[in-house]
Amino acid sequence: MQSEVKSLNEECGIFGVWGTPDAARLTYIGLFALQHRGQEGAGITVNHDGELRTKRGFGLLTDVFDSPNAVANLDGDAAIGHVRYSTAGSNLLENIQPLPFNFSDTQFALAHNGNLTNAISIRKQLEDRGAIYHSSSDTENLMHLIRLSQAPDLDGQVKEALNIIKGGFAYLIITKDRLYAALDPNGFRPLVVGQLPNGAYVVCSETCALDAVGAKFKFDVQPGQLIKIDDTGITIDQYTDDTQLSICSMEFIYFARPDSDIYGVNVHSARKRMGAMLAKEQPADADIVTGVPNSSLSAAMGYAEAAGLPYEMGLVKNQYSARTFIEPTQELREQGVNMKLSAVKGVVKGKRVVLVDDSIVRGTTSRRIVKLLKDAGAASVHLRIASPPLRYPCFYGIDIQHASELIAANHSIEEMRQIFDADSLGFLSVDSLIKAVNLKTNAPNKGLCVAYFDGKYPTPLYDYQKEYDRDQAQLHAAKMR
Ligand SMILES: O=P(O)(O)OC[C@H]1O[C@H](OP(=O)(O)OP(=O)(O)O)[C@H](O)[C@@H]1O
Ligand SMILES: NC(=O)CC[C@H](N)C(=O)O
Ligand SMILES: [Mg+2]
Repeated sequence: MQSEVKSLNEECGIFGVWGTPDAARLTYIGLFALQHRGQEGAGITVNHDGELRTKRGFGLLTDVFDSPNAVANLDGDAAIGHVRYSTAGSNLLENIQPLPFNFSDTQFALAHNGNLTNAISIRKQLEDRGAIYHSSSDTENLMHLIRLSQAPDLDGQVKEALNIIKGGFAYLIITKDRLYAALDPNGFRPLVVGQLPNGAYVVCSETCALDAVGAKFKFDVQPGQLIKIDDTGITIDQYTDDTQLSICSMEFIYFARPDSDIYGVNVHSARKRMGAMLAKEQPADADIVTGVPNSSLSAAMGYAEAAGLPYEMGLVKNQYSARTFIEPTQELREQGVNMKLSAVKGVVKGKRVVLVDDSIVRGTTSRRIVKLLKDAGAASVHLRIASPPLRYPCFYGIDIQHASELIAANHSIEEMRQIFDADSLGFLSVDSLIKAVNLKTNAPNKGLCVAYFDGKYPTPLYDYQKEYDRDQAQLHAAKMR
């Protein structure tokens, strides 16, 4: 299988719709627009006259639903779907979502984007009391907690369960007669509600999926909200008021699609502003500016515009490099970058190039792209990164859980410059990142989580705290040597 190097593992994408005849087909179209958020597995659960049916499998949406009949067979007027990149529990069929649950009296299915920080301890407690888990995914915990709740009705049970889990979560829950959508108290992950021309409501990770199905944007789900959609319409409730927006800044930097809007901010425009601010903070003596397809193109355009330099296509990406999964070894990762990117000699030969990428994780891409441009005859390569150095892991849904994997956690900027063989290297500051996104909120960091850059996590780390402390101590000891 050909691989694309995904240095930052993406997260998951979720989509749900209630009250329209072709629910599974719409969910397929919506998930297709969210495919960039997860390529390990995909699935759809449909509600057919109150009965839930699930189809899920490994790979891309087009691998799982590989014929027109595969979607047509899922007949029903409500559905939820998921594209997965695992953060907890490995790439096993039982972990691919939606997770279906059949009880003697009812059925549920869950789809989740994010990562729970107390999943291990909840599971331990419940298993000690006799619970039997179906999967090794963190997502499943919510189902057990809903069933164990003593609240008098399902709304109350769901609210009680949501108050026990911690970390990052945008959840969709489908039952025989309703669809719930819930967002964690920090709103780490984006989640939006839209409406189809026939009145049916849609809930999904990004607005690009609303556009894909022809739904009109209604609102961004807010931290701590529980939305219920059923045949009577939509109800907006809070399961907790103890909330503070800190949406993942990597959504704006890299994850989300440029045509999506998050809390009213267009992702492409935010990236352009990051590039423009980078040009002011980290100018370079150069002839042209080029981006690294795909995710840094917006930032490169912003850099070029602000620096008054021509924006050029110095690198091209092979369109056929399939998005599958991150390769496990460094050798395979490097091979992947070689297959994916190549330099346009006629453009870069003899030129002083500003090379803009959106982020550096392990440094595999940077090492390779500087060499590609130099081999193609670039006179000099000034590497500019439209985000701050990634030095701390994330526990809310991005799969970088150890600082040892992050090149910026282990090396100074000058050391990295030497490793990449760049003529100069500069990063965006955290302040400029926050200004570039410019969310309209009074929350700290203007509503952004920037913990990967400054190590200040907006919540306790629960089950991850010990491991995090150990990692940091090891890193510190290695630096002292
Ligand atoms: O330092 P590294 O470990 O190489 O990771 C950083 C690179 O990974 C991401 O791109 P990615 O290849 O995931 O995909 P893209 O085509 O969406 O930019 C990011 O945009 C950087 O280019
Ligand atoms: N990337 C995600 O959002 C993953 C969701 C969930 N934690 C899983 O591993 O399946
Ligand atoms: Mg990239």
